[in-house]
Amino acid sequence: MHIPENPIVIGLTTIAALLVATSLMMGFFTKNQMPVAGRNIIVTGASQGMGKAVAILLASLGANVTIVARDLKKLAAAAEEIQAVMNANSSKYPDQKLAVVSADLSDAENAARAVTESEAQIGETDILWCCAGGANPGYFKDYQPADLVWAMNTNYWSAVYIAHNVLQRMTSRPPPVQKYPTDGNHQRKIIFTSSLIALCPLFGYSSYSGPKAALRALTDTLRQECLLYDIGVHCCCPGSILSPGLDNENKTKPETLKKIEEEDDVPQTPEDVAKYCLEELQRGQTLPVTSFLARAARSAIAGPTPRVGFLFETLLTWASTIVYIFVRRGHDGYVLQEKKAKGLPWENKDV
Ligand SMILES: NC(=O)C1=CN([C@@H]2O[C@H](COP(=O)(O)OP(=O)(O)OC[C@H]3O[C@@H](n4cnc5c(N)ncnc54)[C@H](OP(=O)(O)O)[C@@H]3O)[C@@H](O)[C@H]2O)C=CC1
Ligand SMILES: CCCCCCCCCCCCCCCC(=O)[C@@H](N)CO
Repeated sequence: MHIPENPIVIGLTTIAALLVATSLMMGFFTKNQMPVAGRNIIVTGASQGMGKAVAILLASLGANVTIVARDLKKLAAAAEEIQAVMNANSSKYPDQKLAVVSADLSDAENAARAVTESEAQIGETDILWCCAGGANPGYFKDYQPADLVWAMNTNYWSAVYIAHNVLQRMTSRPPPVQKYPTDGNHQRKIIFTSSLIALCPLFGYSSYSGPKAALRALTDTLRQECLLYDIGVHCCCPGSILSPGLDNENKTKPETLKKIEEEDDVPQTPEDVAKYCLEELQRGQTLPVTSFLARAARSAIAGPTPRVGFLFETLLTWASTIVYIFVRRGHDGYVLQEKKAKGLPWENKDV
């Protein structure tokens, strides 16, 4: 047998062999890791934006869905849309159930009540997908303490209290009987929604990057703990979503943050975000993202978080670490432009 000695040939052969090996290993993950037909799913923050799009997508795929938010009027409007999707499905998925629960999830008792009401109407929970959240961008020094508490309540506690309650219930009983037992891995799941901001914390999001990064850290801890119970824990990290929440936060967003986002982030529709997140979850990804840029940001900070497609992810980690030197300089550049335009605050009485 002829053994090539040319280092380029050896190098290329090695890379080709590694690629073949990873694609073979990827075969282990081709099974759908999150089938939803016939399963009971609670979606929080589902009266608008991403949460509503997630609820509609899950309904279109045959899930029983409970939508949770505070405002009853917005919930009723969303429920009408979701019910229409279920009605259109009725020949394929008969008996699909929809429940509507109004609760302020930043309160632990309300969060527990929401789960009780959901289970009374659609049955024992298979999947909890937390989408409730929101940002109030601004300058750290200008916030009132109540603004910081609001951000923590809206993003962290609104997800953690209900996840805690659902996990207590899930661990006290076996998984519900599955209606379509052969369509994939029916592991029960808790899914948080963080943000690309947790992977790349930026200027202007000081009230928000903390709670969102906390959800991501909690995911790593809980994922490991929940190996004990065969319950999956995941945390979606989308970039900007064209939602009512984004319109609202843009009213107070510092101009410099707008410039950074305009340069580095392409906003996506709630429907696309829901679809890409579900695809990543179905591949078994722990930190689903919705764009290549976000994938690069994820690879740069992944640490021990499991990643599907380890070879490509590792190469991307190396590349991102280097690219970040320039990306960060670009972002810092916008902030320094603001400094130049405004001057230092103690030298400028207008600021
Ligand atoms: N928009 C964006 O650019 C991005 C958003 N994200 C995250 O994605 C998720 C969805 O965002 P988006 O689509 O903009 O959402 P929106 O801000 O448009 O909607 C938020 C939803 O959460 C509900 N909600 C808020 N607070 C509570 C609460 N205390 N208890 C119960 N429900 C609550 C709201 O209903 P109600 O007010 O009636 O309670 C509403 O249904 C959020 O977690 C957000 O942080 C991540 C990346 C980018
Ligand atoms: C090599 C890697 C490069 C990575 C660059 C990353 C650039 C980051 C752009 C951040 C955009 C912010 C999106 C989320 C905003 C959000 O969560 C709020 N709007 C919530 O409502």
